[in-house]
Amino acid sequence: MVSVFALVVFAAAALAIVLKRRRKSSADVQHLPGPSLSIASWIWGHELLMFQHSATEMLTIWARSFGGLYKISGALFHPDIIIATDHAAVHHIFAYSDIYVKSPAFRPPIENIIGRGLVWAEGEDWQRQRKLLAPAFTTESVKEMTATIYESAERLESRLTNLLLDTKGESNVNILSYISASPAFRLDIIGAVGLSHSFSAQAAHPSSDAVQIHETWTQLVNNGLQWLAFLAPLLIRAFPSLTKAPLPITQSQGAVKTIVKRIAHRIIEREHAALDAQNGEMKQKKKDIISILLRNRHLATPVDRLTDDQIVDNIVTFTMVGHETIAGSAAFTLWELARNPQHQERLRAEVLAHPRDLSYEDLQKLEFLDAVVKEGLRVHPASPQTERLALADHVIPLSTPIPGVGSAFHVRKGQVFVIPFSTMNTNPQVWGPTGPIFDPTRWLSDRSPNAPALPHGWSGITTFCDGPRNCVGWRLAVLELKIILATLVRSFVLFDTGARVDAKISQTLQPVVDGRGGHLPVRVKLLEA
Ligand code: HEM
Repeated sequence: MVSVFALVVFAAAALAIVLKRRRKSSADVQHLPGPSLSIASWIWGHELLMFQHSATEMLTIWARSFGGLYKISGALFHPDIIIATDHAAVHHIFAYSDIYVKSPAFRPPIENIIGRGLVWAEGEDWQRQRKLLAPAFTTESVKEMTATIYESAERLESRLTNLLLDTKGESNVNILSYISASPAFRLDIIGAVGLSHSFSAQAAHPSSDAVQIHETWTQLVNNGLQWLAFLAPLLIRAFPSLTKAPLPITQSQGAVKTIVKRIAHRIIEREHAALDAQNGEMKQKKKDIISILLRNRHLATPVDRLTDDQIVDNIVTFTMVGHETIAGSAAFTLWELARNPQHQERLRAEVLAHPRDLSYEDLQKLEFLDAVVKEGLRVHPASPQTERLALADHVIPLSTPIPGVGSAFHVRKGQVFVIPFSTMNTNPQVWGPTGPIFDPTRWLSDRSPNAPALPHGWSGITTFCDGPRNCVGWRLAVLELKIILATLVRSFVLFDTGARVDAKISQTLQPVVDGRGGHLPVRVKLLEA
């Protein structure tokens, strides 16, 4: 009898604790401010407005009104989604990458497009892949890529020169497509430095690999601007079993992977043949991606070994993420230079004061080039937002206390967060009233931004994310951008065409002109000697 009584008391206490925790944590979400339900669609919540506007535009507008942590209503009756830009909260979410994982709506498209490589993996699988691949991106490894990147940038420069010579020295150019389609820039850099594979034998004749990938990617980007691209992830979030359904959008995502996978298999076969020719001796010291992956296949203990599929998927992953992000960032920065001739001239003067092909170390001394690259990455992050799902109840610290919540926010398991990098990177409370404007001079040593006020992340911007799952390729990205910009402003003058450019999220940040995705027109003129 006593034991039954004790059991009842114990159960009641346990229930009270559970209910208190539930009340406390759900109360925290309830206390969050957010946009009025009157502007939300009954079925699509506030997410429809986000899709209808430019990339992160609505999130930025709401953040200015509701602060660093607010909620929006989710589509298809999904529980409220929290938009986080509070610096301490975001730092915490990224620091605990085992608790806050990529959301289920986010992972199926990643799997469809680039496979189950490092970007897609979670948990121990991710840890193993990251530990294995990180050595390919240390300062030492990236420094060794400098000469190859110069070669690719110079091939890009000569293709553009040839084009302009055919058009009396100047022409309107879709600068994104030009860079993005150019095997000399996109695929050759990642191919040569990472995969020991040349995607183009001759600069003047882009390889069919590169062209095919570009065309399929462009199709994918334009599909991503359609209504179905809004719908598909929301349906998958609500009904995860739809992941494998033959939706047109998921099938078109798979097309890119199929092409790059074919190339990946070719690369592996060729590298194996080379290995056999060396009588099985592995390239012990080489730290490029393919050498690391193949060495792992032969030398690692079974527990550390990646499967053949994981090796192929990582080749696909690096081929795609390694160039789409950089092509977009380079194109948006060149477009900003076209719109801001004073910054363009200052950059050109700095670059022309130095010889071509500077060493890695000397390149770092170009202060204005560094400022231009940072500013392009700040204002136009290639990946403008990310999502995380809480796998457990947790408490998040806040930089700015919220009325009714205080300075610690109780998260419930299952909570979805959206973290808009663009919003954080341009917040006027951090960057001043010119926050959204491209102004590289803000990075110069006489007026650098106030470091403690900046978010966590490379150089105080969130473009490369933060914490253990930050961008593994950021050093390579920054070096490539510096070399591309320095090489192009040396030979060309860029002018604004006056076209109205919108920005949308379709895989990565995409310029849209007259409804056409992947379009960023700039007038380019040969620099007169
Ligand atoms: C301007 C260029 C780039 C930008 C803005 C960028 C941005 C990012 C961001 C925001 C993430 C985190 C995504 C998330 O968790 O939601 C990320 C992850 C990643 N990036 Fe980059 N990236 C760039 C270039 C590169 C390059 C050049 C490579 C490699 C060649 C690369 C490889 C990766 C990989 C593998 C991950 C996943 C890392 C992990 O989860 O451990 N990225 N990148």
